[in-house]
Amino acid sequence: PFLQHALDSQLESLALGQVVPALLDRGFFYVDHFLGDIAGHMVLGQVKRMHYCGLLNDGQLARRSNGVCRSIRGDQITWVNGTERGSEAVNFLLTLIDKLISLCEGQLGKSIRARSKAMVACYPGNGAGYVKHVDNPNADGRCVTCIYYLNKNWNAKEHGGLLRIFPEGKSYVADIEPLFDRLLLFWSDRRNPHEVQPSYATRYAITVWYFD
Ligand SMILES: O=C(O)CNC(=O)c1n[nH]c2ccccc2c1=O
Ligand SMILES: [Fe+2]
Repeated sequence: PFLQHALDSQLESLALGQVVPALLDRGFFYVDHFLGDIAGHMVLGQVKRMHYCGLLNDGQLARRSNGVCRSIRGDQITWVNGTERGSEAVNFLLTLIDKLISLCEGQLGKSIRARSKAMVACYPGNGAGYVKHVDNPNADGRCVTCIYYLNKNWNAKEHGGLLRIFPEGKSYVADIEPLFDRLLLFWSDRRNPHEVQPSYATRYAITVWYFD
């Protein structure tokens, strides 16, 4: 109970002290060392096993940016709810993110009542990325996107794969490296168009969407 209490109060100060102010002011927020090394590596191990077992089905067809229509496979994804065997660490991650969001909820000026399953995504490192888009352009109910990154020793100069957010109405863009044990949250609607730049190393992420 003591540890649980300490963990809860740490999450609470993260939620109220950092997540809420950033979401209300800039519309996005990220924190490093969210789970810590041990739990983070357990999640990475389970995601790698899903990949090696062929669970990440072939991603969408993407065209090269130079317009040549030689199609390359983009992100490879699978959906987990965390109760599957071999996704216990993913489930632990999801329970922490759920707690973090529920601690923010009252201050975000909206009720958050549900969450999607977790989308485990892998960009295979063949130069594929994800074109600029809005996750929820047409009010499908998704209000917050949460992405947990799993990439050790990621170096954007060499591996690309930056997440670039173009916050609506702002004069700057936000380049976010998909670093191991980094948790990113942002409003899913038109306030945050974003893209995944071409990735030249295997790039893992777990995404959940919260519904209002
Ligand atoms: O990985 C990132 O940093 C950002 N990733 C995205 O924005 C993103 N957004 N929407 C998707 C829908 C289906 C499959 C993959 C995706 C996807 O990676
Ligand atoms: Fe997206």
